[in-house]
Amino acid sequence: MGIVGEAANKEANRSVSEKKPTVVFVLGGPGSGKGTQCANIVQHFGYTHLSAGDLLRAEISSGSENGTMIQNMMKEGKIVPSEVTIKLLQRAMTESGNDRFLIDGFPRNEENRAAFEDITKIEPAFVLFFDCSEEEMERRVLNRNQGREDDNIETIRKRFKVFSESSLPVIEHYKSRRKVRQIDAGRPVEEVFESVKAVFTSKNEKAD
Ligand SMILES: Nc1ncnc2c1ncn2[C@@H]1O[C@H](COP(=O)(O)OP(=O)(O)OP(=O)(O)O)[C@@H](O)[C@H]1O
Ligand SMILES: O=c1ccn([C@@H]2O[C@H](COP(=O)(O)O)[C@@H](O)[C@H]2O)c(=O)[nH]1
Ligand SMILES: [Mg+2]
Repeated sequence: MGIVGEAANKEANRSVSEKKPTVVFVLGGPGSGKGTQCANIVQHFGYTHLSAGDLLRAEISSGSENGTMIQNMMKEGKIVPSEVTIKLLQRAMTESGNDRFLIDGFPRNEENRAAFEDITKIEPAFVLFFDCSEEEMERRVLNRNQGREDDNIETIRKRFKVFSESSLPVIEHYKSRRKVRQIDAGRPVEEVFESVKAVFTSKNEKAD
C-alpha cells in the first residue's frame, strides 16, 4: 500500500475509534423489568448492557474506598453522587470494546443527566421507559429473591419516592425532546419484549 493509501486507512480507523458510541438509556421504576428486557435486547441487537445499579454493587463487593458510602446510600434508596456512577459507566464502556450501550437505571435525576452529558458529550439516541404500576413493581421486587439488601418493603417505598420525585423529571426532559419510547411494562415478559423489538427495529430509530 502506498503512503497515500496508508494515510487514508489511518484516517478511516481514527474516525471509527473516535466515533461517538450509541447510547440508549433504559429507565423505569424499581422492578419494572429493565434488567430482564435488557438481557433480551442484548441477545437480539448486539448492545452491551450496563446496569448502573449492578456496577455500584460490584464496586461495593470489590472493597473500593467508596464501597461503604455506596452501600449506605443504596440501603436508603438514595442516589449515589454522579461522578462515582459516571466513572464506573465510562470504565465499563471502554472495557467492553463495543460501541452501542444500554445504560440501565441511569440517569436517575437531573443532576446525573446533566453531568453525564457534560462529561461524556454523549446524548442518548433514545430513552426506553418501562411504565408499570407501583402495585405490580412492588409485587415483582418482593418476589425477586436475588438477595438484594434494598429489596425490602421499607427501602422499596423509599425507592418509589425517589423515582417519582427525581427520576420522572428526567423522563419528562427527554419527552419534551421526543426521545422517549414508552412501553407498557405491566404485561408478561414476552409481550413487553414484542413492543421493545418494535422500537429497536423501527427504521426511524437512529440506534439501528
Ligand atoms: N413483565 C414481567 N412480568 C412479570 N415479572 C417480571 C416481568 N419483568 C420482570 N419480571 C420479574 O420482576 C423482577 C424484577 O425485574 P428486573 O430485575 O428486570 O427489574 P428492574 O427494573 O431491573 O428492577 P431494579 O430497578 O430494582 O433493578 C424479576 O424477578 C423479574 O424476573
Ligand atoms: O445511577 C444509579 C443507579 C443506582 N443507584 C443506586 O442503586 C440502587 C439500585 O439500583 P437498581 O437500578 O435498582 O439496580 C438505587 O436505589 C440507588 O440507590 C444510584 O444511586 N445511581
Ligand atoms: Mg435492575
